[in-house]
Amino acid sequence: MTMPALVVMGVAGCGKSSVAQAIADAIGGTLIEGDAYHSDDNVAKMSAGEPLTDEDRAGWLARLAALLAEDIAHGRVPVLACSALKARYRDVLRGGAQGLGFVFLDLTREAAAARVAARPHHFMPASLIDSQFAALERPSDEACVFTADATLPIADIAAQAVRWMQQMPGWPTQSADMPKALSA
Ligand SMILES: Nc1ncnc2c1ncn2[C@@H]1O[C@H](COP(=O)(O)OP(=O)(O)OP(=O)(O)O)[C@@H](O)[C@H]1O
Ligand SMILES: O=C(O)[C@H](O)[C@@H](O)[C@H](O)[C@H](O)CO
Repeated sequence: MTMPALVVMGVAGCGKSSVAQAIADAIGGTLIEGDAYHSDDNVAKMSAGEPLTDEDRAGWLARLAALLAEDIAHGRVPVLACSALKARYRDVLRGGAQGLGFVFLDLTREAAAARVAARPHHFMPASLIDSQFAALERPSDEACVFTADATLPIADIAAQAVRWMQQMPGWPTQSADMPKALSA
C-alpha cells in the first residue's frame, strides 16, 4: 500500500516540529504543525499546567485527519507534527489517510523535561511531561512505524526517516532524489 502521508509523533519536546520540517523539506512535502490547530481552550489548559483529556483532543485530531485528507486530495504529501500519543488517536489520523506512516521520536522523560524547561515561553510547561509519558502508548506493534532515537541530530533523524520511507512499497518517486544535506 502506498504511504500517502507521514506523522512525526511523540511527547512534548521530542523534536516533532523540527524533524517534520526537515523531512518535509527533504521530500518536497507540506508541513502541518499540529500544535497550531489546538483550540484556545486546549492551549489555555496546557498553559495552566493541566493535561488534555481524550475529549479535549477529539476535535483537534478530527481536524488534523481532515487536513491530511485535504492535502492528499490535492496531490500533496503532508508531513504532520502531532503528539498522537495514544493508539486510538493514531487511528483517528489514519481515518484521513489510509496507509499513514508514523515516525516515533523516542526520548527519555529526563531529556524531554530538559528540552521543555529550556524553552520557557512555549505554552507547554515542563510540569506536564509526566502526564505526556502517562498518556503515551508506544506504537511498537503498529503498521508503518519507524522509531527514531530522538537524541540524534535532527538532520540524521530526518535522513533515517526518508530512507525508511523510500523503501516502503509504493512510495512516490518524487522522493527518490534525496537532497545532498540528507544523503550523508
Ligand atoms: N534531535 C534534537 N537534538 C537536540 N535538540 C533538539 C532535537 N530536536 C529538537 N530539539 C530541540 O528541542 C526543543 C523542542 O523541539 P521541537 O519544538 O521540534 O519539539 P516538539 O516535539 O515539536 O515539541 P512541542 O510539541 O512540545 O512543541 C527545541 O528547542 C529544539 O531545538
Ligand atoms: O497531545 C497533547 O498533549 C499535546 O499535543 C501536546 O503534546 C502538546 O501540544 C505539544 O507537545 C506541545 O508541547
